Amino acid sequence: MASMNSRFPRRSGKPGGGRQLEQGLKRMAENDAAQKPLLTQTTPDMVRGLSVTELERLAGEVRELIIDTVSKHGGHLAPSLGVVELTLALLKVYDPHADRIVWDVGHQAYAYKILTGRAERFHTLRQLGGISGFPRIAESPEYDHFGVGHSSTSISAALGMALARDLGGKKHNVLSVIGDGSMTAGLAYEGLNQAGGMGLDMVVVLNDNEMSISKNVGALSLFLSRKLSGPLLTKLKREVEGFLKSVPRIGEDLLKYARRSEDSFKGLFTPGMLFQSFGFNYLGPINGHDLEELIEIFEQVRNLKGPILVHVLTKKGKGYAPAEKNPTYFHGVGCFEPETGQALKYGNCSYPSFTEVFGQTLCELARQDEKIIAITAAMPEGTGLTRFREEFPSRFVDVGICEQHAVTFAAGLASQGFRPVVAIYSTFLQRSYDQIVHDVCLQNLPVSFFLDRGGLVGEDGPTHHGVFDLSFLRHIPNLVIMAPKDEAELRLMVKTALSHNGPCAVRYPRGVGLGSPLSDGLNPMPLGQGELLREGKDALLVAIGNRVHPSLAAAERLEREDGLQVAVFNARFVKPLPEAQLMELAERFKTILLVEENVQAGGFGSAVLELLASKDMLSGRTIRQQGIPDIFVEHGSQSELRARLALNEAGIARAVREVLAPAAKL
Ligand SMILES: Cc1ncc(C[n+]2csc(CCOP(=O)(O)OP(=O)(O)O)c2C)c(N)n1
Ligand SMILES: CC(=O)[C@@H](O)[C@H](O)COP(=O)(O)O
Ligand SMILES: [Mg+2]
Repeated sequence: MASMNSRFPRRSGKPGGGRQLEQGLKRMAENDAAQKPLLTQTTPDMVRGLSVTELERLAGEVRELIIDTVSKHGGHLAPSLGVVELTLALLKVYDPHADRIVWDVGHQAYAYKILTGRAERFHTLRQLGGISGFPRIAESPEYDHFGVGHSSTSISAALGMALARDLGGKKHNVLSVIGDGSMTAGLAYEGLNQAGGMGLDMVVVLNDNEMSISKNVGALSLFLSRKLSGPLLTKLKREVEGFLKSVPRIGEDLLKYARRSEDSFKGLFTPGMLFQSFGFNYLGPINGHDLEELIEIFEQVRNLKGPILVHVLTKKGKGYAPAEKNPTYFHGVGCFEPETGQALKYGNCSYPSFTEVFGQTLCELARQDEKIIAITAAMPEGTGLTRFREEFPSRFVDVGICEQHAVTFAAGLASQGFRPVVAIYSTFLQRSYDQIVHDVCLQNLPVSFFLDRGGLVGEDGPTHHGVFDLSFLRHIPNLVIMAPKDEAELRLMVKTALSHNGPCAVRYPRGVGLGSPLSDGLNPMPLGQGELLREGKDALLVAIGNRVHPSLAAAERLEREDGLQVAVFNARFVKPLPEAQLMELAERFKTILLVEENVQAGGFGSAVLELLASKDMLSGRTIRQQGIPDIFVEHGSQSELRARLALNEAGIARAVREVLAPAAKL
């Protein structure tokens, strides 16, 4: 430990020595306090009372807690590490109890959670019954002012809050904190446009780390600060110079003049220009890791009127070397060794994921058909398209977080004879409903949708479970809908979708496959044909997608434990339904369970019930839907959630027993 003397400031004979001494004593007092961790009290009031030096120390402690927790349970590490100083500065200047801070996506809000009274529970992050990975009003009505998970909602929500404030005669501040990736979505501009037009007092904090999950895309990303001195500006300059030179006689003079005014030329092309044209006052770019600068700017901003955009530059993964080095991997990460960042693998499962099998199969098909174009909305890694991107760069398009645009863009390609593939998470496709109806299906265009993360996704929770897709797609005319029971069937469905001359959707779950052997050849499946996997006489399980194998396991368990003979049918198609097969089976069984990992309302089971009702085959039978009831399912591991919802082997077996029990008593 340093000696007391060494902690005193040097006395100087110059004027100002007294001030230096004062500062030195202050620093010393802070150093004494430095022995005690600051994170023991975690209210925003405490943060407001800290000096910049203490806040810097607190930033370190918050980072440690985030890294430690995420390393054990997984989560959004790099986004959260990048905004620790920004969060501290906001909490230092604003009062999150009275003021409204709306986080976009919310995957970066871990520091905010920790510093708004949730440090003690932070170790339960994303676990069943624990705190959510995203802001949620129900979790903290005091500090989480808006629930999030999907991107680009924060400006619109903040604008609504600003109007509510004014109508209610209140005075608090309203802020949206939005990333550069989230600024690629049209919704963000709808909000900006309205906000600039209305002119209400609100602040948009643009957290610019040049990254979406992967490198950010699109013209806007070029516009943001760091790129301006780079390729875009150079290109613009070259073009303008070329033009000036070509002007006869006075061209050279004009060029000299333009060179002299280079600074103002550069000033024309700033991000400020863009946001100012939306009616915002622009401040920035600001170093998002310099607490002093951040606090100073936000203190000024707090006193300004009208819509203001503060442009903050941050580093994704800041403060943790492995995440700084590989922010894409550490965007949303599983368990890892905190010392090295090495992924921790549990069990010996080395089966490829559904995502990988999809990506690999698509590449195989794309080698034979150059009309195949792969489209992702900012998720090349998550949807398994990285290999495709490498192999077919000119046929791969990342449109940014623009799910609606992705679908209409695909429709345009399809209308010109291409075979676009839209690979997208089920939950994010919710945004594209009208485009699927109006642009794709109404025109019967051959767009293939590959819906990854169909069903329960686990720890991301209700914003991310893909449990509505079968319901919001099933009623759209012309659309073929399939769900594979395993990865081998997925391969065939990829081929089927790309062989069908119309719109198709294939939905499959998050996670590893079952190890089912993958065929070498690829043949399309006949549409509307399922398969009877197991015969029986006591009951029939009709299952779709990833609930087929658990249904089979349940049937085997029922035979083992209860001596029951339960048949299992894999429907494969939600649309067209395997009608003839279903009718034939329904004739033979009085007890039928319809099993799916989708909401019961309007889903696969509903479709079978509609079919049976239309054929007057409901009476005299007991038919139950085994799916997700009318609730939003919380976060937790997939296996915990399936157990709770009776969608695993044990739950399905129990459901069969419950249906059969009254009959057995008669
Ligand atoms: C509508 C929607 N599409 C896709 C996603 C998946 N997603 C979550 S965060 C993210 C990147 C966001 O980038 P940015 O806003 O810059 O935040 P950063 O992670 O860089 O902090 C994406 C694509 C989402 N949450 N919502
Ligand atoms: C915040 C967000 O929307 C994504 O980062 C999402 O959490 C990724 O989910 P996966 O982990 O299933 O790819
Ligand atoms: Mg970003």
